[in-house]
Amino acid sequence: MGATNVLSTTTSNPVLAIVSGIAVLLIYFARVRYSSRLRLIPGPFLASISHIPRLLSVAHGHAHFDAINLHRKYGSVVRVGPNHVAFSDPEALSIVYSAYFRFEKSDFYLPFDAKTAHGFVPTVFSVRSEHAHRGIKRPIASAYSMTALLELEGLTDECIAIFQNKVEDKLDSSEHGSIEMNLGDWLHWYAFDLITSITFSNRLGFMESETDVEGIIAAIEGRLKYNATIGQWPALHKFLLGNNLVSWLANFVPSIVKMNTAGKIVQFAARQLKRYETKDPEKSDFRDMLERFKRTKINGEIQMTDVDVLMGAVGNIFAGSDTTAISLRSMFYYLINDPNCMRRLVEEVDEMNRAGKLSKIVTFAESSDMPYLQACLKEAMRMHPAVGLLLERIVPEGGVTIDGHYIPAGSVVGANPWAVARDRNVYGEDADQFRPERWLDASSRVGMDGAAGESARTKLKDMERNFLAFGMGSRSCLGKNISLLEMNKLVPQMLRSYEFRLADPNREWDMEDYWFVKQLGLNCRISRRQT
Ligand code: HEM
Repeated sequence: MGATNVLSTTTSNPVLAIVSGIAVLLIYFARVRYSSRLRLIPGPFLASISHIPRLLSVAHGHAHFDAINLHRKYGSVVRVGPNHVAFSDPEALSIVYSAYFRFEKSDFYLPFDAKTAHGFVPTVFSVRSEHAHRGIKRPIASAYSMTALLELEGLTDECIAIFQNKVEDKLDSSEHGSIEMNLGDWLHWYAFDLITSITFSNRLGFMESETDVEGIIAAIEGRLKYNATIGQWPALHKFLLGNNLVSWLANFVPSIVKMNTAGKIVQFAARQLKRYETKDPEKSDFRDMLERFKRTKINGEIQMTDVDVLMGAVGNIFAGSDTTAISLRSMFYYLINDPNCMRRLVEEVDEMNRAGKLSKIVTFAESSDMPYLQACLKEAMRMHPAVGLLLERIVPEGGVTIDGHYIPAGSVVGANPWAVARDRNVYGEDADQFRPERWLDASSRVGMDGAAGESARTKLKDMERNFLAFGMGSRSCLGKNISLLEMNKLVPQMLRSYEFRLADPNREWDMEDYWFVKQLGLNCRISRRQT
């Protein structure tokens, strides 16, 4: 029978058409599932034939828990998509994320490109090519060094003073000597005021106004929902909000307009940049990060165009507030829920205070001298990494072998910071428990002699390697020092003066994972400490 005959028979017979359709689909799925060189990698069947299960897991906002459960069920290497492999093996982390082996970012990052008048432009965070990444990062990297940031410590102090004054005012006017505060929102406002202050010398007044100024927090949240979900199947992006016409039409659909905010975020940054237009970079009295970006010269040449500077600002706005707020929320939440850890940390702060070693606003240098604080911060970020999706990379020429599984070039591999942080092989059976002492115990044993010392060093190395809260390697977090500065100062400053409890101890907080794993509802009761 000729091809035309088959076609005319199937179209005239609906049952035959359906059966043929199903057969074609089954053949297609069987090909995707079994002809791939990933076929021997364990994982859920549906995930191996389609992007949809991964997309749904992200769309529901619980991909971080799904990642932990998948690794606990299938092991350290799991096929999570037709061409996607998730891993949690510590050895592989230092291969996949090392600058040396050149695993470039995947198209997951495509929807994160910034939307400008000239089209979509990759940022230092979203750019895929390693070569292009080096070009973007080189002129801005020094502005993120701790030395450069410590020169801006005074701006952090201003934000802390505003936060504390607000708490004081509220306590003064409260009848019971305590106040209920949505600490989750306040930490976000603190982080946003701080990032706008150190990026472009313009604290926007989130804390003063107690609102989401210009709706920028909601704009980022909406866009992240889109990016995280569509990033699971990035080929769809050009037919959705990556397409100008669809993006324009989306403005008329209320449920989508909240996600159609890529332009709004860039315009927000562009408005801040306008303030610099009349300024000569050589003479400016601004002492912020943008000013440093603008002044960067390599071989005597100014490096950054206006678009580059704008992208730097967008990067800070997009990446710089949610992340720190999430980590701070985690810190307060776990401390409040563990009175022993809270007591030990408060004692450490009080001891420094009594010895006259704390300034009016705790400095970064002072907090760096508090080992238990450091262990708590690290443990809070281990328990709740700010990012909760795979940090996707493309396997380069030659492929890679992870924990005995060969993965060919062109596959997408990645580790989810949540899954590696809860790996019981690395952190022990209590990996799900907040226990800051694990870091102090592990470090205290590394100096031991012989086999015990050797095993302690290996254990600590694995623990450090699996701590992916700030990512790893050439694409690790540029803003880590900013957030360390913010957190190290705020936490002891607050614990020195106030007591924190949950407003409703029986209520668990909710979380949603749209790239950032945001906590919802950290209502606290705050009172002055009786000292
Ligand atoms: C506790 C706070 C923070 C956490 C947990 C965090 C986490 C991360 C992670 C996991 C990555 C790697 C993402 C990947 O591999 O795809 C990353 C990259 C990045 N982060 Fe952060 N971040 C934090 C704060 C900040 C701040 C305050 C800024 C800027 C002001 C910032 C800017 C960036 C940038 C620009 C990148 C991309 C770096 C590159 O590709 O070269 N982050 N961050």
